Amino acid sequence: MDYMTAGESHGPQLTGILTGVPAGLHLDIDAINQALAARQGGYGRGSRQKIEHDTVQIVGGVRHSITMGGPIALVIQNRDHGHWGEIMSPTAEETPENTLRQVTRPRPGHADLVGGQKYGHHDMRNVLERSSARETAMRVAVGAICKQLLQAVGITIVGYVDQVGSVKGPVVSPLNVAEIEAAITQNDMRMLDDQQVDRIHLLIDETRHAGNTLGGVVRVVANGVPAGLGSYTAWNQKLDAKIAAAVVGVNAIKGVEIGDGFEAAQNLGSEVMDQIDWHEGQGYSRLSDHLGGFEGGMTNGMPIVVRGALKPIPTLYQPLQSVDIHTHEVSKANVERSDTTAIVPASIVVESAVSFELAKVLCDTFDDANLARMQKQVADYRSEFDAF
Ligand SMILES: Cc1cc2nc3c(=O)[nH]c(=O)nc-3n(C[C@H](O)[C@H](O)[C@H](O)COP(=O)(O)O)c2cc1C
Ligand SMILES: C=C(O[C@@H]1CC(C(=O)O)=C[C@@H](OP(=O)(O)O)[C@H]1O)C(=O)O
Repeated sequence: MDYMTAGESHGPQLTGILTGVPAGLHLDIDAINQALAARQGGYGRGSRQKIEHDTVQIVGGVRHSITMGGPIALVIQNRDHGHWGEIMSPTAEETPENTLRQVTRPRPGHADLVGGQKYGHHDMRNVLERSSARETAMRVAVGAICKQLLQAVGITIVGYVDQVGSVKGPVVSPLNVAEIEAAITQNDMRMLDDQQVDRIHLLIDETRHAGNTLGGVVRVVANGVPAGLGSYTAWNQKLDAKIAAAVVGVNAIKGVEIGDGFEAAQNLGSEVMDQIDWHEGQGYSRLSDHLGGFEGGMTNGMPIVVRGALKPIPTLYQPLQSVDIHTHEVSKANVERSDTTAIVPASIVVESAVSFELAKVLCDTFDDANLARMQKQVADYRSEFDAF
């Protein structure tokens, strides 16, 4: 299983190709579109989201809503492209209008300057168009398909917001996906503690008025993951490492934790190791889940818990110092229309990134041609582990 995306933020469309999905998976297209809508939501988003209405078009690999085993091709339109005329045309000649929209004062914290230097773009629009997190819409469509494959073998997953700026969620968060889902649908911040949401709205408003931005922390929990996915036998087979890479691969994510993560480093061993238990008919479990469902780079059957730290949005309406790359004069950075925070969409994108990695390891571990066969193999595998 693998996927690739193409497309610019203000280009005609985003395109995605997801390979390796077993044949026989009945896709719930509404569920994919609901995930796309959730990614557009959350307080603190910029006005771009009023223009877009992300819906997926499936143009390959699926017939009568059922996967056929071939590459799945996906399209999401960029409605905003209509406002960019020939500036973002893949084929039209350059226009004088284009020169007016050039980005020459790179934004600190964005890909602009280094991307321009590396690819030789003196109009850094050519960098920002692809580095933009607009592309994460397609990652969510891909992740939503992966999530449906996970569901078909008894795995559920949810992503939500744990912290916005310095305002933190509850100290102890549930490990149960259904319980988390019930709580986070109570508010527009995908937070467990809806008491704090008013406070967070205020914080986002104050930050926006000051021309500043915010980051935060997102948390993803997966239940029902069979033990033994990934392997301790080689560094590049460790599933926790692959998940960490996928999470940091999301725009603006700068930190990742598995389970107690950095906090575990300051605790005693007796406070961190999850003691082992066994019950007739249920098999093995742990008395706690400090290690977030991983031992030796392998899932251990406990809930997977992953957190990601999102840095504040780099584009500031009160811009920081930059240098004009045409004149080399010190000046304020370019200002592009922007979000104040993207913590809610980030929670959906990180959930999607983890969904993909889990779906991929399932396809690598079990038969990935036919869903019914995969389901049978997963059931047998679970029984064998329980009886061990
Ligand atoms: C969902 C989402 C929305 C984002 N929106 C913006 C935005 O409006 N303006 C901006 O400057 N950065 C935004 N970012 C962050 C940039 O895309 C990101 O910081 C940039 O591509 C540089 O990559 P890096 O932060 O991973 O180093 C967003 C990130 C995410 C995940
Ligand atoms: C378009 C999306 O996010 C964009 C991500 C982004 C960036 O620099 O990452 C910059 C902004 O782009 P624009 O200037 O077009 O408003 C965001 O709106 C989206 O999430 O759908």
